[in-house]
Amino acid sequence: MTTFVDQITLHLNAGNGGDGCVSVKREKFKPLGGPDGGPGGSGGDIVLVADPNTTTLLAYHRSPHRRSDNGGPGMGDYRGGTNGEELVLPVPLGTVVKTPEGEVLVDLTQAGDRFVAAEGGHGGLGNNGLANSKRKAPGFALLGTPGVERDLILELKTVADVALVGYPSAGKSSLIAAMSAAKPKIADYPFTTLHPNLGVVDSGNTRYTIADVPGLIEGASEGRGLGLEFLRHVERCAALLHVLDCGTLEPGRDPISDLDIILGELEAYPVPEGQKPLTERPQLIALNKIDVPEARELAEFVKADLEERGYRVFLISAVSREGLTQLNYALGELVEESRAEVVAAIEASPRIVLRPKAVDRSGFQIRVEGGSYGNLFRVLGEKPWRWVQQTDFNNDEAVGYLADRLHKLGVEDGLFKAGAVAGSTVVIGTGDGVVFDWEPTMSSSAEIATPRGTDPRLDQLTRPTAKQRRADYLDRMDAKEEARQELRREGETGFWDVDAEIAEDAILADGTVDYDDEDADFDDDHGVEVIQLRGESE
Ligand SMILES: Nc1nc2c(ncn2[C@@H]2O[C@H](COP(=O)(O)OP(=O)(O)OP(=O)(O)O)[C@@H](O)[C@H]2O)c(=O)[nH]1
Ligand SMILES: [Mg+2]
Repeated sequence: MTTFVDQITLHLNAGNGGDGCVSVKREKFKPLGGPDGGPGGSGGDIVLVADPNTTTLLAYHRSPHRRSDNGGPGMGDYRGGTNGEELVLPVPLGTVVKTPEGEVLVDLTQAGDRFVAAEGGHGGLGNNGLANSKRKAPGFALLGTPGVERDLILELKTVADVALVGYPSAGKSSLIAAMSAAKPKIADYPFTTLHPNLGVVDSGNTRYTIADVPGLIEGASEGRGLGLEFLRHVERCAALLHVLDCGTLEPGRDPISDLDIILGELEAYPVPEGQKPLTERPQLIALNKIDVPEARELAEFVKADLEERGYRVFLISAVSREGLTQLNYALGELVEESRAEVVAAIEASPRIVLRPKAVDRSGFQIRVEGGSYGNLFRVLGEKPWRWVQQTDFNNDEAVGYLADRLHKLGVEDGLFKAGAVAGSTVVIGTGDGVVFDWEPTMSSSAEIATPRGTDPRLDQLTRPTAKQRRADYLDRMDAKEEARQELRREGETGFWDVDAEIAEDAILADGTVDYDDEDADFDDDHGVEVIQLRGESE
């Protein structure tokens, strides 16, 4: 018997985004040709795809750690990094994907259904992508964000055509062994079967699968015995075969009351939305163990009663194989009918596209957490967290850019409102996150005056227009003229050598004189500093 793995934990690690590149274009005669660092590539996603050719989760049981490619780093000359390749993991139809906490994320039931199980990281922008009219040459780039790292539970509910249901030791495992090549454990104590066994049966042109699942007892739908485990497997079967034990010597048990108890449990089991309640699925009854004379008598006795209730009833023996051919034939017919029904239903219903649950990517939250060192302000949100991950904290420009982004989103305002003051501890992200001592650098409402991320080298290249230069020149000349006249007036009072002209360089733009100017000559003749003549045309 092949191992039947029906629940595994996957450890996924999607590829990281590549870092953006910082680069300045260099050409002959154009040493500072502008920022040309390209963006990093995105990390590969990890995608689960429902594949009819995959029948078990065994491959993931053996190697549960899966990782997709990282994105490549950006490069100079505007070249982007390579994107990491998507990793496709084929899973059997009927695979249910859950979080470790048990939340069902998706149910992959139709061939080709895709589910992005772990998203690759974003590539960071290069300095070319970060440049704008105000920030001409960013000296930084964004880092790639890490790919999603998560554990997922994959559960394969037995997808068999027929489920064998019945009390422990009714002979379910014996029956699947007699009808198929499956070799389940058989013993005369209850709960011999702990895991479902699948068997493949041929009936004429029809091939179908039967699942032998653990025995069911009263209270199974509340989890008694292996109840819920059992019913979870039955959930995916199209038809049910009740195996009733006619040879039991246990007091208080007979085929009719066994059936009623089992029907009660099936009734009480909550099937997921969109699925038929278990008791509404096609059902047949097999009265087992008729090789024992007392059992045959009992079986013949209850047969009419059961038929009166609308069931097709078969007297069988898993040991002597009596009645198995007719049972097999009837099951084959039933399976054909239900398959036709399913095909019709699929054709009638529009194809459902499965997407991961949308995350709110827009805003942020501030949570105030008390602690032994005073309040801690935690900033939660997809954007702030991604931005922090994109920041190279060794680069002041990059840190400044982060501060601007947070400010624009309103995080600073939020922190003010939450009661944060200079020096408060601010954590961005969950858990350890990234910790800051908060410095509210910008007033809470003022627009950011000068964008950060400017390269002083490129600033020199931003020349004033001719008109501006002319206006500046005239301003300067006016100021100089005024200063000259002032000195002349003072010279007339005897302090100054009237002919002395003030060294050009010593007159400051605002018209005052800079006595510390090294180029200017000072004369001590009158006991005061006198500025010696220096021709303007010199
Ligand atoms: N005489 C006789 N004994 C049978 C027949 N079918 C099964 N048995 C016996 O009944 C006992 C239980 O059989 P299993 O096939 O293990 O029963 P089960 O329903 O799978 O039981 P669980 O797995 O515990 O739920 C075994 O000792 C079998 O040999 C039958 O047709 N005739
Ligand atoms: Mg069994």
